[in-house]
Amino acid sequence: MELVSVKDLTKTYSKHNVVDHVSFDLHPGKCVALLGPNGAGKTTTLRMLAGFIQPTSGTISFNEDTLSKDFRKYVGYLPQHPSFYPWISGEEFLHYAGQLAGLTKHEVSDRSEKLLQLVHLTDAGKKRIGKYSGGMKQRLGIAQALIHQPKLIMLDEPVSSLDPIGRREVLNLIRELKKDATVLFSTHILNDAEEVSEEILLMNDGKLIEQGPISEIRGMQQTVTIRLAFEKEPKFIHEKLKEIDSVYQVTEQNGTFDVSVHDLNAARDTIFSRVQEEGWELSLFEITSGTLEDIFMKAVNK
Ligand SMILES: Nc1ncnc2c1ncn2[C@@H]1O[C@H](COP(=O)(O)OP(=O)(O)OP(=O)(O)O)[C@@H](O)[C@H]1O
Repeated sequence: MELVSVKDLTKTYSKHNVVDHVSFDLHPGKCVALLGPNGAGKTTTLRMLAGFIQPTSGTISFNEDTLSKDFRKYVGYLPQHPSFYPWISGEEFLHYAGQLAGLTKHEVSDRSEKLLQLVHLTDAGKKRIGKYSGGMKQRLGIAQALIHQPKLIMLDEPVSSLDPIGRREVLNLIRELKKDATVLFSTHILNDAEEVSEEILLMNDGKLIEQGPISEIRGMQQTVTIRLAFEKEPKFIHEKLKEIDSVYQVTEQNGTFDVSVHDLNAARDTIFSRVQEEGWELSLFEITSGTLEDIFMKAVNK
């Protein structure tokens, strides 16, 4: 049974639906990536789920407590740009967050200790936050979001501002989190989504345009990329490949072209007839199944 059910969620600013009749369910113990380009409506969706802003219309219901409208106790949230007091320690910050969440003194110190351990900050717990790296701050932010043991933890772009080491630390932590909670995190970095989540919600221009397990979406979309290289690169080849029916994206790196197509058979036939007609000399023709990026581009272009 689902943990959270979102139905027809809509947020309107200046007559524009920045979140537009979005419906989805979140299931316990899953990690779900909320994907979408800038301005798609990801943050606004998360903020409505966290109870920070009210939807214009639509409903959010937590299975445990369908009667209550205040579901903040079930939700932990890490904003995209968390702010910290640099002069207090990580441990003091967690104590403060625990008090705000209404925990008893005993609960506050017990939870803080466990969470510092979980986010690998036990040794740094007494250090001032001003001395923390970006990755350490982000992990502390995640600990703060977990202080009241929420069922759903939401992280808004948790790794986009981090260097590769910080990114790795936080992604590893996200993997740990899903043992105890449902994780919903927004990102526009497709590799990260692929690495830690089982399901995706793909938003564009306020609408949910794709949702479900990554493996199913891959199957449904049948996204395919044809990789091509030429003995001698024909003139205007990039443009010519783009003009082929059913091709929706062409990228090039070091003379190798990745041609993403909706319909493999049609695209392959056209490419081979152009090879004959125009004398293109192929040195590579390879078919690969679509990456999440192909799925993303295809869905957004549609
Ligand atoms: N308080 C607000 N008032 C007016 N418009 C807003 C407000 N908050 C968000 N928007 C608009 O809603 C749209 C969606 O914004 P949102 O921040 O949810 O997108 P996002 O997918 O999180 O993008 P990003 O990756 O850039 O953070 C944007 O066009 C934004 O300008």
